[in-house]
Amino acid sequence: MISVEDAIHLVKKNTKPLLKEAIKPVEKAGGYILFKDVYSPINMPPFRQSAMDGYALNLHDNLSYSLIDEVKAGDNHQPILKKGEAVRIFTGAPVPDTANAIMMQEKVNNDGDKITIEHSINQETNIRPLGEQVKAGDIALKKGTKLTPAAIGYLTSLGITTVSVFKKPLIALVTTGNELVKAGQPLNYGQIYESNSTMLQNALYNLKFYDISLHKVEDDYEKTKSKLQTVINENDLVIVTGGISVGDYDFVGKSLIELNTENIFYKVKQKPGKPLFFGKKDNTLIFALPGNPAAALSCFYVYVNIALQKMMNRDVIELPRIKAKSLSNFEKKGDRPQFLKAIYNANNVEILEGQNSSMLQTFALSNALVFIPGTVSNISINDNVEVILLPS
Ligand SMILES: Nc1nc2c(c(=O)[nH]1)N[C@H]1C(S)=C(S)[C@@H](COP(=O)(O)OP(=O)(O)OC[C@H]3O[C@@H](n4cnc5c(N)ncnc54)[C@H](O)[C@@H]3O)O[C@H]1N2
Ligand code: MOO
Repeated sequence: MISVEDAIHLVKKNTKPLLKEAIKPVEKAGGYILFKDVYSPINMPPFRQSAMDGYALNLHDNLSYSLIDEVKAGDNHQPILKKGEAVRIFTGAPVPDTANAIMMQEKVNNDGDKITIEHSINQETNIRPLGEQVKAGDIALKKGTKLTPAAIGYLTSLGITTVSVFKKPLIALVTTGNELVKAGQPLNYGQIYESNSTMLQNALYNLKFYDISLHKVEDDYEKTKSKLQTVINENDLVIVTGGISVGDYDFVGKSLIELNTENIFYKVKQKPGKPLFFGKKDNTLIFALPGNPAAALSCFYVYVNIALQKMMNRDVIELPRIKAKSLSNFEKKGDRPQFLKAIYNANNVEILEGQNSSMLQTFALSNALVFIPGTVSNISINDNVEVILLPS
């Protein structure tokens, strides 16, 4: 059995960034990182564009102009303005080549076919130059840029529909257990509703991992082995829950040995989540999490999250850890370090009742885990404790 610190170190050491390319539709590329520089196919704006509702002018040394035409957004005609002539124009409309400034309408008196501007203006006032944001053929966004909503909008504004991004891992979630029934179906004696898959799927969605397949396997050695072989071949990351302890019907460990998976660690000195397995086969990482739902989620946040962030080549790979004042007393039994479900608020943290690893009710109320080292046995109110903040 290894320590929490050694287990975290081994996850970091054995996870390599997934430096693979994926082509994504722009609208589905939010949160991804650009794999290559993106070049702009067009000038943006693609024409000299009016920034105001007002009048496009061919400037002369006088404040009055004759009004000859109108151009609104989407029009594609080119009125020809002589010096001293103006056209009515609106925001977003193409500015005629022969106009050299726009006066906003609030500063113009209109007498029908004559207008008078309140003061003189400089050339190119209120005109967005052709290619002001980016010129055709120039780099629009550099490799390594994270695609925020603004970046997605910007690429779309250039007419780009697909982008090359760093691939996110293909993830398989495998739940094991004869007792598991899908929510919505009747529950017979001895059965429980399967909840680890929806819970972990949502934890992954929350971290913006979407390429997830769900698999269910009974407590059967051959079926477990065959399912694990398939998902290991087809995915970058496999997360199994249940069947990893020492019972006669726990077949995950035996199957992983039989499949020649490299065992990086099995069993961590911690509560919950003692029977945690981490291994590797070729380029696929495998976590076998304990079946108890709260243990599975705790291990997901403390260990699987690190592997996910490292696969994405991110700088920050662990959840934030801070110190806070305990609002609770807590007596820890045994010498295993413990991760406790808790509510953190403004430098204070409340350790909740009901820490059993089968209980999701407490986890559902938590926004943090308090980490109690093995050497500490009692927490008193006002003690300073270490808090891991969970993703919101
Ligand atoms: N003799 C020992 N028994 C156990 C030990 C031990 O050291 N010696 N460790 C205990 C600890 S700690 C844990 S945690 C569990 C882990 O066991 P498994 O990983 O083999 O998990 P299962 O036995 O399959 O399930 C445990 C528990 O969780 C429920 N479960 C499983 N999968 C799901 C799911 N997808 N959705 C909802 N609930 C699920 C399952 O019904 C069990 O109640 O082992 C202890 N035993
Ligand atoms: O790890 Mo088990 O999760 O302690 O119940």
